[in-house]
Amino acid sequence: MTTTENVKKVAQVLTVAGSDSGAGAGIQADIKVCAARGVYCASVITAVTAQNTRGVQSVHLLPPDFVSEQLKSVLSDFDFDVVKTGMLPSPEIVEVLLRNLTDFPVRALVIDPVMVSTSGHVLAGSSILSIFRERLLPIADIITPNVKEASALLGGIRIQTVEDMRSAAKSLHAMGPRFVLVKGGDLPDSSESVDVYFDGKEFHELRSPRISTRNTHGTGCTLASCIAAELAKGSSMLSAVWVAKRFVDDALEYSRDIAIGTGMQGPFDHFFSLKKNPQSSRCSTFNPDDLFLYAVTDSRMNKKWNRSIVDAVKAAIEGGSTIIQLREKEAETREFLEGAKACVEICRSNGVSLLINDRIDIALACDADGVHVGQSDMPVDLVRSLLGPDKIIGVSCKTPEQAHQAWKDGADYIGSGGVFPTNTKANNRTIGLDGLKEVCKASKLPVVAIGGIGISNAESVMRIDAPNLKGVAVVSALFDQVCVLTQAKKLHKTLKESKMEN
Ligand SMILES: Cc1ncc(COP(=O)(O)OP(=O)(O)O)c(N)n1
Ligand SMILES: Cc1ncsc1CCOP(=O)(O)O
Ligand SMILES: [Mg+2]
Repeated sequence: MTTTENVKKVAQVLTVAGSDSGAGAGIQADIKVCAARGVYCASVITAVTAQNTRGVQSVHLLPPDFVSEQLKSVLSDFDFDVVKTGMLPSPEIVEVLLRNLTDFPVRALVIDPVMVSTSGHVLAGSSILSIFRERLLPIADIITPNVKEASALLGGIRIQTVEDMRSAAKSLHAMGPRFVLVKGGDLPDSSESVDVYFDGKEFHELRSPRISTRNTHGTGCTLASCIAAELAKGSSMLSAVWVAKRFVDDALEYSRDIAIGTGMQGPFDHFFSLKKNPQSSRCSTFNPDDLFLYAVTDSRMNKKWNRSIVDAVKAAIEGGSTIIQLREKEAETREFLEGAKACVEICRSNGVSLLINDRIDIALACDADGVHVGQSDMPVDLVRSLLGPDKIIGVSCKTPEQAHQAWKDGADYIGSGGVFPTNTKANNRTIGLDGLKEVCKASKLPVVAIGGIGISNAESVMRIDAPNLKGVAVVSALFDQVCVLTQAKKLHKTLKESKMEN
């Protein structure tokens, strides 16, 4: 018994899915994802499968009445934020689920319409299609079919291109779910994994480099459960989807070479973030390519041009910026925090990381993706211990020694400059292109160049012969301008052209 005082609400998900004896997918994957994302997960088992990394050997459906008993037990007791479904192998089981959801309404419903295992075994046949279309999809908040499942739900249409995925998403949306995510992992001939998200008005293409690994068993369950976990914590739908996509990519990347089982489809490690060490094998959600066009805001410039921080960030992202830093030297704490929270939401909805300059307290309070600190700010090792292994930490370095220390202390990247003279930062020593080269050469971390960089000289920066120089960070070239969007687009184009020439 608890009293209502001092009760701590825990985000809770219920998964209604099949058991995978190999523990890569199904109920086992769902529970691991939720645990990794800090969310409690209860489980109602619809079927027990005998499966391993070679495939599915056998499936045993639980009697619908017993599925119903399980649903009643947990739905009458727990206060779920989200119900997520996976393998629903028969119309009778869907029927008992629908009945229980009527008796115990839930706040959000995530439907992963599992039909075929990664190894090709049918987990739910065509008999469930009509009840899915007519009764389950209309009450879903989001459905997450892969192309084969989307095709089956739409009567067997061909889905072979991103354009096909868009029209499939639209047709599925017309069946009633609030949001649709069609996963393109199975599309042929692509170096990218492209998922199409549709909210009834707008499409978003969620792209990430395809990770080459045998350990992909359970990616669909993981993605859907991660969406459910993020929704349970209060995320908006698009940001939950982006977080989930990144989570899957990071888990696959970390687990690229692990060897579990002898078959063709290995499981991956959902707890990769617990296993990082601060120096070498730390594997964060950080992608060094995100440093390509790094937009750093400036409170004075926004004031001068009568622009809110939110409008500045939106325009920078629309123009192609790949990472954002809020550098609000003059903002009051309360105002900074409010702006930062709004920017976190915008950035998450666009799959762009947001860092905070100097202010670890603001970064923690708004749950930013990380911070950027200089040599006279809080030391990186202390920042790392405060922010934990998952956050991105950048540090300013003008010398090879500082670059070495940054790596030892557990930073993710280095900002090096001022490369050219700048009016944006007072009394800042210019290191020139030669100084930048020296830092890049000494650095084990990716580097972004900063200081006096704009459309006219970005190419000269990107041309220095340093594979770890990933991009440029700019303040005035974007924000001390009439139109942030136009300048960001131009700079993005210049950077892309110089990258292609290299
Ligand atoms: C990407 C990037 N690189 C360097 C800096 C400079 O940081 P710092 O040295 O702490 O100076 P201030 O920005 O705090 O004036 C940066 N902000 N971003
Ligand atoms: C923050 C900072 N750190 C080194 S130079 C610099 C200012 C960069 O601003 P700008 O892009 O306007 O030259
Ligand atoms: Mg600083």
